[in-house]
Amino acid sequence: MTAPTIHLASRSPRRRALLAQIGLEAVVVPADVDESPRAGEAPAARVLRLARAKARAGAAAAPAGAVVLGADTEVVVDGEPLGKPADRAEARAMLARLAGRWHEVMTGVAVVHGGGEATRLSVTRVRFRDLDARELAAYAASGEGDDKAGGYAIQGLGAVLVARIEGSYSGVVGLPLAETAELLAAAGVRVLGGREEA
Ligand SMILES: Cc1cn([C@H]2C[C@H](O)[C@@H](COP(=O)(O)OP(=O)(O)OP(=O)(O)O)O2)c(=O)[nH]c1=O
Repeated sequence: MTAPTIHLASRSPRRRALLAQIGLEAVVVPADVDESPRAGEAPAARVLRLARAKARAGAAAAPAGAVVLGADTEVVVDGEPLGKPADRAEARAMLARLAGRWHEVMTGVAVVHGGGEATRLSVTRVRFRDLDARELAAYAASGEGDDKAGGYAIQGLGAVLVARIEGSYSGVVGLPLAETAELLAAAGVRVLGGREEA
């Protein structure tokens, strides 16, 4: 029997590229979920809930027996999720808030497979270097952070903002690959050591 195909419940080209990096080709399935925040919900609970919701929505659109992956990423500072900037002015304000200090990037990952589901949370600490007004304006104006949580992309020009990182680089980009590999292995898809029948 053939191994299950991975279905990725995400529009993010980054997540697809991260799966390709570890040799997994994914079929993208639509997963339109309501991402509006819930009052009093902690950021970690929120990214896990949204990852699960995306994977479940993806599973509803995928063939029976598919292994479906969903993820959600948030940048959190002082316990507050920043979300994606609405415009360049907000992007600049987010970067100014992150400059010269540590923040957390939380990514929830969920795998739905054959009626079962499992989730993992990745929390990575990131420290930005000090940034002057000219640098803040220039990075925001680059547009790179427009569709990214926290208004930056560590995998792009945003790398020059980052002085230190403690945790999962791939988690910051949107899909923590160590945790993802463990979830997929539990669903019968082994990144190392070949695929086995689920
Ligand atoms: C902090 C950071 C975030 N990001 C991205 C990862 C996510 O794609 C995005 C956070 O938004 P998400 O809502 O997690 O994902 P998405 O809207 O891009 O895709 P989908 O909901 O369809 O799965 O920010 C980077 O690419 N680099 C970074 O350094």
